[in-house]
Amino acid sequence: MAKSAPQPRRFPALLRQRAASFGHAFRGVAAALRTEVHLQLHAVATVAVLGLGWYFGLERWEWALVALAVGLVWSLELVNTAIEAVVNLVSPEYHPLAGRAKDVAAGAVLAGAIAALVVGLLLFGPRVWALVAE
Ligand SMILES: Nc1ncnc2c1ncn2[C@@H]1O[C@H](COP(=O)(O)OP(=O)(O)OP(=O)(O)O)[C@@H](O)[C@H]1O
Repeated sequence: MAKSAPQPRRFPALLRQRAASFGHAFRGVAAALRTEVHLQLHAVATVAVLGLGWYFGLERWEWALVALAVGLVWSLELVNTAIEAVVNLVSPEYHPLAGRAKDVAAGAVLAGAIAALVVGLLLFGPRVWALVAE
């Protein structure tokens, strides 16, 4: 008997699947936020930067830079957390490669954080300086 051709999935099913994927992603962020002190510090820094941006009335392009900088640091910290979890899973004992993987992942976060710091200094430095010098 001839097999019937696979049916295209219906729109509601696709939508449900996408919603589930978003759910997994949010669950990942929430789990990382609960366990990672660095991410909690990023959350505090993010709120502070948003407050400063509102206080100084940043221009649209400046908000775009802030969004990119904040997104970069959060993304790298989340990837670092994922790499740490996988390394702990596959190499709970000491191994030079496990150590290197963690060090390099931490280095990626450091590089992103330095870039974000430069953006923050360029955007807020002169404004804060003007306030202090008044
Ligand atoms: N299995 C391992 N084998 C070899 N070295 C390791 C191993 N696990 C950790 N290390 C070394 O210890 C360092 C700290 O690892 P750890 O897992 O404590 O992460 P962390 O830097 O404390 O991260 P966080 O504070 O974000 O959880 C690593 O960067 C690495 O140099």
